[in-house]
Amino acid sequence: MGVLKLPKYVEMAGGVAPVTECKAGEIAPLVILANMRDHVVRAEALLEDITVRNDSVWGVNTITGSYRCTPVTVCCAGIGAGQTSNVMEELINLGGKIFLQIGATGAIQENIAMGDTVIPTGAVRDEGVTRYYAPQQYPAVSDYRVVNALVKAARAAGNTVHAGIIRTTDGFYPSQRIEEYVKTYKDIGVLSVEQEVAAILAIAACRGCYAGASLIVVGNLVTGSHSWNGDSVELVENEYFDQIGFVLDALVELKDELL
Ligand SMILES: O=P(O)(O)O[C@H]1O[C@H](CO)[C@@H](O)[C@H]1O
Ligand SMILES: O=c1cc[nH]c(=O)[nH]1
Repeated sequence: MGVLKLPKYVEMAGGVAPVTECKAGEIAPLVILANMRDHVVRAEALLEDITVRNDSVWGVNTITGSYRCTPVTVCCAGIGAGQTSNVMEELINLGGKIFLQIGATGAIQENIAMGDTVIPTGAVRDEGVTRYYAPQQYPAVSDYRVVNALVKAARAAGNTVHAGIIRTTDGFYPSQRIEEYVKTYKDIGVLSVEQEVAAILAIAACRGCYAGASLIVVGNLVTGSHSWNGDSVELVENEYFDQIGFVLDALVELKDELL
């Protein structure tokens, strides 16, 4: 059987990456990843000198500007580990080095309240894409300096913080909402579930980059409370967005420490 000679990265005319539609010179080493387009729009208000604004046909939105005189990229990949892998690959190829995710999560411990912040130290790789990066025994962990910076910044902003292991799944519905899985992971101390972090942590580590995440608790799968049921909607909406401020602060601190 012959070996196929495939390029590592696909490039369109003008050196444009197909999923993000970004090209060389447009991506800062410091990157915030989000899953809601509104977060990119709202992040614009916190940045100065926006030089890049790309809305790709695949629904990925990217801006690059500066925060505290430091270039920063904010990118919305949409939901899921698979598309997050596509986006991270392109951003790493274009110079991204530290990736901090701002997102939401569903708690599976009773003591974690709506509006609290979860900072993952690691994530159960219960998604499909990272098997192509590393054997299943490979852990998805955050760099300890990234965890420290995020915990410090989140606490300084007045948040109740839980740092620990979370679980990443491909799907939102059956994969997270089967009682026996919730119980299994709850009993071994997993804090919460979401859909991207294991991929972000493992891909960054495999590619010589750094990553971490700050997740706002929007529901609790054990107690049954959820912002979508009308519980704590305002609290969750505000804190969901407010994360951007302290995550930007952590990102700029990490630049001096890691790059
Ligand atoms: O708010 P975000 O970051 O999207 O986080 C969570 O909420 C979305 C729906 O499950 C998934 O993307 C999950 O990871
Ligand atoms: O329950 C939840 C809440 C947010 N995000 C998830 O993936 N699950």
